[in-house]
Amino acid sequence: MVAVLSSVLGFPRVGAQRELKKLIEGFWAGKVSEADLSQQAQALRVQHWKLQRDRGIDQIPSGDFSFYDLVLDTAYQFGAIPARYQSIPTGFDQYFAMGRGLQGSIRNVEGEEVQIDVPAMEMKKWFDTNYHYIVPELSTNQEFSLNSQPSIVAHFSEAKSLGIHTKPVLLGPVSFLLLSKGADHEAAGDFELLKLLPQLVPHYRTLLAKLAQAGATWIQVDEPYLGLDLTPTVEQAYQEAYASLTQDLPGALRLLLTTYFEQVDDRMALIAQLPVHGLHVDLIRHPEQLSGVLAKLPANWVLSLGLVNGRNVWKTDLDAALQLATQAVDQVGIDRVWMATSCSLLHCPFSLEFETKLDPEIKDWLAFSSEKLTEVSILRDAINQRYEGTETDTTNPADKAKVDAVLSANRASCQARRTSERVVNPAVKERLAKVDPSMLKRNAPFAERYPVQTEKQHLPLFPTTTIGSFPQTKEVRSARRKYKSGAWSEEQYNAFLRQETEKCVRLQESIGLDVLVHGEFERNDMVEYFGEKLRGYAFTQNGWVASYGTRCVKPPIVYGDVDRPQPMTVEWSVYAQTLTEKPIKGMLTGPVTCLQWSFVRDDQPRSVTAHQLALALRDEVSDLEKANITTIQIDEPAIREGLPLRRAKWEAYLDWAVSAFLLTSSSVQKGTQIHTHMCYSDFNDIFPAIQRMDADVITIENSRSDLKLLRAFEQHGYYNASGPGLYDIHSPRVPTAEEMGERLQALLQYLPYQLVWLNPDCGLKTRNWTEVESALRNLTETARVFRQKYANGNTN
Ligand code: MET
Ligand SMILES: [Zn+2]
Repeated sequence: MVAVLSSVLGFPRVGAQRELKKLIEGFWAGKVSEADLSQQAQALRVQHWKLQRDRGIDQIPSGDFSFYDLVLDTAYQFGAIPARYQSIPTGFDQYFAMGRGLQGSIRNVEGEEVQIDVPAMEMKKWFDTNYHYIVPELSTNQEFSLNSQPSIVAHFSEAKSLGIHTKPVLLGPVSFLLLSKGADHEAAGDFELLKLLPQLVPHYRTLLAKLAQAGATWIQVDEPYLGLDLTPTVEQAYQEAYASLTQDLPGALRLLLTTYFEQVDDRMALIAQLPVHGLHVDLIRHPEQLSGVLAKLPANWVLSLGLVNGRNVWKTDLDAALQLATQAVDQVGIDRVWMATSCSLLHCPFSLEFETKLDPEIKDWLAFSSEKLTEVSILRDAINQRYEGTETDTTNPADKAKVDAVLSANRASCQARRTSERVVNPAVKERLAKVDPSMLKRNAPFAERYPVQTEKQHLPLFPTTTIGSFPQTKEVRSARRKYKSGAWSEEQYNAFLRQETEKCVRLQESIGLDVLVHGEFERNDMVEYFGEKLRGYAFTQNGWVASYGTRCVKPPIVYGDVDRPQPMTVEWSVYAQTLTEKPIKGMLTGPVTCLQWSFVRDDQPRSVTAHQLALALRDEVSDLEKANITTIQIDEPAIREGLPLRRAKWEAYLDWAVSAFLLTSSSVQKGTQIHTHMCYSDFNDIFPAIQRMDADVITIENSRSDLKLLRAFEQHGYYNASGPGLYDIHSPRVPTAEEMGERLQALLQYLPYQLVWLNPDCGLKTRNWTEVESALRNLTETARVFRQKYANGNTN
């Protein structure tokens, strides 16, 4: 039978109701036995395979299941286990220790009871998604060995025994090494890591042989790095790795080189030389790459078209997808094209069927993972029917009617979404069109603003502040639950929040901080809180996606033009200000962070959505200022995450990201002090853009690498005020005043002391009150010492 196939690159392993999360966490808590863990995980895999089969998927992935993370699994499978975990016996304990650390007593490999305390391996963002993978640690003389029973082979056989022939998914050797880091200092950089290919690839070969023996045919080899910036070293690594990988390739095997998140049309010269049998391209991110890819696709290769978005929640515009598919089929023939998801569905919630509270109009525009399966198979059927009679005749009239019905329903949904009043708000569009450069600029330069602000807020030298949140205790969370479930009235809940806020303000006063915050007790999450108050945002009940390990997040959905029906935070800041003479700092989440941590519209550029968010937040800034809150922080922790994967695209992104921040922040008087806060990443390479944001004060996380941040300050210079975090809030450890003093002293080599603030490196919501109080008392003590020391400009 000659026909187009349907294919999925990966399925959300966590389950419809986050079953896998609960199972694994139960195992960690000692409530689920190892046997149950294995057995129930298997049941979940089977369920997911059957679901995909029943929805019409031909190429169903296996090997996309993991107990923690697939990159970790790859490292584990090839025996790349860092020395510090090697005393732990092989098995779940060792595996989870690598993912999340292990403290406690275990039986070591010799069978003795020993105390162990090993930290987890490092975690990093999976390309530009919000999923975090475990970073393999490899030494220069790393040796690899293939696990005697690789789970990927076991899973393939497991599915096969049910009569489901799956497509095993492997992380390709080059991307695997490029995702890793050197375990020792000499091994930094891609060059050194790629030197390990000759040691690694033979084990991939053995694995492929085992898969062939088990009966596998197509293997999906993920090489997302193919779309990124390639150095000659990396290109050469690809050539050598794949030449070696396919030496003695078992005759039945076919390799599908799989790319996503970036375009590869400009890489086809390299790709076409690789001895594989097919290529997958992401046509969601880059539909325009199709022509270039087709032009250079080697004869006989299969082309898998990523037409259904694995990273967002919208229904696919099937007509548009079919147009691309037709272009491909016309050129290479029906037997060589697959209809596929753009990437793994890991980044997409499980199913819409559990969303009982979503507005039906909006729900009709969405497709989660399960619904996307149907889209992929409908695309297949529609294409096969189009070519029916020419090369194939596999359809019957009943099926054709069904496909037509689905296509026309899809057309109606897409059309409705384009024109719905819920989506299109002419007032917002008009306002955005009127934004002019004067709205993106403060009315005075920093040098003029800062003294006015210092005077107005009576700020001492080395002002002290915090990043916004104070402990979100059990009581706070339980109060919120009571309110949400209706057990508490709004008045009851607000009274409770006021009480917490007052406690927080009093404590800050007693500690002697200079710029206070209200504590953010009313916020569940720094994006969701704003989303709930803005028009154009929707929320799901069960729209969970994997963040890392067993942790999931539930991003809100921006579906329409965003605007702000009423003030969102003013009441809390104003209330806190009634309690104290000290300045209260208003607290907002910035436009880029709101964008990054939501599912966003695919019907307009991200930059437009960011600017709509910015306009809404600009109004909030104005309202705070009018209400006499004249220190305002606009958090942008996610600004670095939005960076495109290729450097050539960075400037364009940074331009609009900075512009969105400026639109939010620039309307204020010169005496109003704008703070911003960033954390979670190295900001060194975007330093010039951070300067362009022109915040009066930036508080920035640096606890994990003082040195790097200092180098950036040195290299690029920074001319406004800054508060590089003086201690790491992620640890319960209370830092001493001396310790913070040492850190501060080091920073002062690079920063003018008149412009330095003292603060922790992020919000305090995960800490308890005792830790917070002691740490902040030490912080104000550090400030006291340094004020004395620098009173006369003394810099010794
Ligand atoms: C992830 S950044 C957090 C900033 C926020 N204002 C807080 O303190 O929690
Ligand atoms: Zn932070």
